[in-house]
Amino acid sequence: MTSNKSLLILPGDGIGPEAMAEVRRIVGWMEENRAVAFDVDEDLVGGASIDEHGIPITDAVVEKAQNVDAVLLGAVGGPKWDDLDFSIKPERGLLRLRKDLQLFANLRPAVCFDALVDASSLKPELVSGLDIMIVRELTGGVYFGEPRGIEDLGNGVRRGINTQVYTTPEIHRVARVAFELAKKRGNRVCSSEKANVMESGVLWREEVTHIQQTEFPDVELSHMYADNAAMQLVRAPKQFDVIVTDNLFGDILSDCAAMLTGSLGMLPSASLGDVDETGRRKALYEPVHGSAPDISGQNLANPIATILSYAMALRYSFDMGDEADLVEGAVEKVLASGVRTGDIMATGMTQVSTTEMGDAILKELNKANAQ
Ligand SMILES: NC(=O)C1=CN([C@@H]2O[C@H](COP(=O)(O)OP(=O)(O)OC[C@H]3O[C@@H](n4cnc5c(N)ncnc54)[C@H](O)[C@@H]3O)[C@@H](O)[C@H]2O)C=CC1
Ligand SMILES: CC(C)CC(=O)C(=O)O
Ligand SMILES: [Mg+2]
Repeated sequence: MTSNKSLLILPGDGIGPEAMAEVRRIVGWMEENRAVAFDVDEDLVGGASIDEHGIPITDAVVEKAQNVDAVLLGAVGGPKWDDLDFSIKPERGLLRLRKDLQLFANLRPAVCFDALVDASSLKPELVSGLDIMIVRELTGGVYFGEPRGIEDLGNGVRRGINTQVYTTPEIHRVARVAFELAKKRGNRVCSSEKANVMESGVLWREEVTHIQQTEFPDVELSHMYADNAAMQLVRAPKQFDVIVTDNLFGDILSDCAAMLTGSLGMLPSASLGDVDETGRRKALYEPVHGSAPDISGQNLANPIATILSYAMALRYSFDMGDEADLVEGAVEKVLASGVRTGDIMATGMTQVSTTEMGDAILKELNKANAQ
């Protein structure tokens, strides 16, 4: 049995720990059934870390994250911590992880499983067979730009400031990731910004074009303003193959794409850094959704986005494509059998809890492994 695969699990807050409990069972299943051992460590992030340490992530956890093959994160945030100062809010823990590990490329695949075609709010013919990849720039843009803050201008007037800023190397590296991915898929990239009103958008458009012309002339490139892209995603989503966009627009467009697949509870993501001299790339895997305070603590959450994030870790960080296929296949079979959490429930289906969804996926894994 090999045991050189290190995984740091950060369940976080709200439904994060509930969904992550199901992933832990699958990690255990892998060890028992596929002769692979993961060196698993678990720690705190977000509100859970604030409660214990007063800050949303400690230096020790960041250091652990720097040194493992992959980090798997649940979700952070919740009403309990909403009134804290911005610098120590739960979300800052996640932003720090992304920044410190330089996880600049966030891959957010939106794939509509056949069994969920009817769960989408769009007409079946619009989403059937949907497979798009949103590549979101994750360590720059308005979430990190300076200056930022809230100023008191006197006389009861205040001013909120955030700064959208991008440099050419930041645009080039994420564009390269998008073009490389497109080469293995439909060979088309749509770059999205607002070059009509933002200088940073003009730069984005010019630099993505430069990378395409000089390094990827065989990949088709188109440009689309982000507001139009949001509209096109719900009008005719299958026109897209790979979308590359900035941090803020990527955040919004990927939540929008989530509904095409039936639920935010279905969308996984991989956040990747550059390949280092040893051939390793830092990586963090997390669902696209947040901590869902409205349903947390009730065993109602759909754990599939977190489970599929683990499958992405198997594929991208551990070179375990067969095992990733097994997990994705088990999810597909469970959905085809009519087992549903509340968010993807439809008439004639069986509504199950978070734990029961985990049970059903493990059962399918056992069946597939026995074949
Ligand atoms: N990556 C992260 O950790 C993220 C954290 N957040 C944080 O999460 C908290 C809540 O944010 P919201 O805007 O409500 O977004 P959210 O993604 O947590 O929830 C939006 C809606 O989707 C539903 N939903 C989300 N995931 C689900 C799942 N797995 N199964 C079933 N239903 C699911 C929720 O019940 C809710 O109605 C905030 O503190 C926010 O900052 C939000 C987005 C990402
Ligand atoms: C830091 C996160 C809470 C922002 C977000 O919504 C996301 O990255 O999807
Ligand atoms: Mg988001």
